[in-house]
Amino acid sequence: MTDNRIPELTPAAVARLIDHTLLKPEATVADVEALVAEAVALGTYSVCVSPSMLPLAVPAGSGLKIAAVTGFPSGKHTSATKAAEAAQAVAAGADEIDMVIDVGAAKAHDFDAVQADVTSVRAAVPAPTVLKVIIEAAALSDEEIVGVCRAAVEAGADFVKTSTGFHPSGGATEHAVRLMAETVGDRAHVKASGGVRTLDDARRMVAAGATRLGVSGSRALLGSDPAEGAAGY
Ligand SMILES: O=C[C@H](O)COP(=O)(O)O
Repeated sequence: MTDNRIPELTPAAVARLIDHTLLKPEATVADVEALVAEAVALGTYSVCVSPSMLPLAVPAGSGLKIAAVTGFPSGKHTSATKAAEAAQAVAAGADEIDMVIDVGAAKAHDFDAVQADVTSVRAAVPAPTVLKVIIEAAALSDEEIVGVCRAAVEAGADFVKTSTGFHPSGGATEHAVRLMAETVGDRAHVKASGGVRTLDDARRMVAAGATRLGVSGSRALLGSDPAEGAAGY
């Protein structure tokens, strides 16, 4: 059923919010090339890949952005390692960096450590590189979500992002997205990622405050609204 709260979000509009994502360890160069081609065909905002897959050949004039992850998926890397990995990715063509926090620091309520970690990466990849901070929200309490979101914006993050999509606790929820959006206010954006499978999932995340979506199954998602038909996808 189409979400009537946000009827303007057509499949094409949702596509423009998507980081079309391939982060599986077994991804090949051919898989990533296919990801890029599919992203251009679907009209997604970007592709999101592992840094070892860079540089990517993006069709001229497509406008497709390139995002790369750092400290992925555990976040249990040193800040220096995350910063170096991020800088290498930007040198190899990344427009955006999605870094994973040390979730253990968040669980210990050591939000100063989270802020220092993000500050290190931000220093290595200053604007105009877009920095997203993955907080693994499903593993955190509300208090912890608020603490890490505050730390991320203090450190200069452009986005807070719900999930890696690889954590056993799960992915994005409307509750987490809403809490994150309320916490960061107009200082940062929210990316919902992990388990966003249908157009209605996407619309609910946007209604909760997300302005970007991380999705591996973008083709299936964009064709999932019976009211819209196949929508050209
Ligand atoms: O950051 C993006 C996630 O890895 C995508 O998660 P997903 O495979 O559940 O769509």
